[in-house]
Amino acid sequence: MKTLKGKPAAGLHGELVVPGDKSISHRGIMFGAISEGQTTLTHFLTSADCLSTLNAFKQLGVPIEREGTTVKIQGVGLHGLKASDQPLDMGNSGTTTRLIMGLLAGQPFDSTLIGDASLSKRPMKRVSVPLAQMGAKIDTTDGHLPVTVKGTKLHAVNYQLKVASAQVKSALILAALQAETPSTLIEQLPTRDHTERILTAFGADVQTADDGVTITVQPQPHMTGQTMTVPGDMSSAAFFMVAASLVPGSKITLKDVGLNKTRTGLLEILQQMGGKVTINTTPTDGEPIGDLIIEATDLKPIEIGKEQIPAVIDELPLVALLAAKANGVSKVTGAEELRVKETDRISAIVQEFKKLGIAIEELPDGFVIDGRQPWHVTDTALDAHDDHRIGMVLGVAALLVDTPLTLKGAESVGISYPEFFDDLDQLL
Ligand SMILES: O=C(O)C1=C[C@@H](OP(=O)(O)O)[C@@H](O)[C@H](O)C1
Ligand SMILES: C=C(OP(=O)(O)O)C(=O)O
Repeated sequence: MKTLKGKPAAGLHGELVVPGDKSISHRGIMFGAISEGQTTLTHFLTSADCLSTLNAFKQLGVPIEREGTTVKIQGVGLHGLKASDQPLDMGNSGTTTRLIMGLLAGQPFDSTLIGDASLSKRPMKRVSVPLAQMGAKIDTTDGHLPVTVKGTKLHAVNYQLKVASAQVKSALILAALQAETPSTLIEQLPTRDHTERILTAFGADVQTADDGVTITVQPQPHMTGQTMTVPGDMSSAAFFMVAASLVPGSKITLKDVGLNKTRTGLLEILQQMGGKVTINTTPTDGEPIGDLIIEATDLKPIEIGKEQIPAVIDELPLVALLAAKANGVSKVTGAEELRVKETDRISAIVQEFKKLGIAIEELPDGFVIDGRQPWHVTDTALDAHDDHRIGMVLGVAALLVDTPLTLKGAESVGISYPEFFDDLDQLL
């Protein structure tokens, strides 16, 4: 049980470099592994999820060395992976599981994937069903982990995605790389495009049409290892952006944050709510980055629907917190995907926010929050629901109340941001 820090006397102040992006760190390892030559990643995220990816690829015979946040991968090429005699442990990571399924489906050996209790409840048919259309032989356990992937020859596909999911899209792209002819994938809505960008940088031919949702993947590329600095994770920076916006008197600077348009939903929402944000972009060859200066201010309510969800999917618990302090009623809909994350994030937010006396109403696909109602704590024992993002949002919420609060499951922050509470302390 962790005791959370309460209201800071003078707000949040100072400068912070947040850890590397989780989505990009996973992909750096995976795409480095299936390229030829060395890939060097700097500012790699050393959280539990990314270490699940790193260890899985070591088990698949890829030489990988890590010193702090620098990782060197000796790529074995698309056809150089080796069978693991032990099951591959995906830990808590949905991204590792779903992307690796697409890759292993086309390899000439079989693999077994296992994961922790939370991951073992998450849906895997969204990947195994479309992969089956490419010839993949994947057995799930009632649609969940453990999963057995019987490696086989894959063929191209023309597939319209059923969910707006970058993980499903990326799994299909990795399978399509191993087919004999080009594949076409059509997304429901544009989702994070790190797979397309990074594979292209490594030498693959993955093109998105002007409509933003049609992706063509050319097969059998020879990819070459690269040197890549992982940008700061927008999804981690978001906790401090919201804390600094809400705690009176705050002004902070977040350095070198990833500003890929498919990830900046929270930044745009904060701006629409009247947030005080200055963005100083830095020119780069790869993923866009910049510094963010955030100051506290009063916020307006907001309505968010389906189209806006993919770019803010992991930050929606923080949108709820912004809404809980805005001067009106806010509504989020079209976010049913939140129910199949590390926990049911809609239900977890509603349960925990009610303990703080926040006026929140649960919807099947989102929530309605009246920020005008003053908070009054009715239960001081908060619960992270074994979900890193719920734990961190509650750590930020605690800065807005006078009553001392405790948090069960605070260690779950190690999944994406092990130093979260230390970094927060630095700004207090
Ligand atoms: O591709 C990725 O790196 C991710 C995609 C998203 O999941 P979905 O693809 O399930 O929406 C996101 O929630 C997850 O944290 C990371
Ligand atoms: C949902 C998340 O990750 P994953 O799907 O990789 O477990 C997350 O980081 O919020």
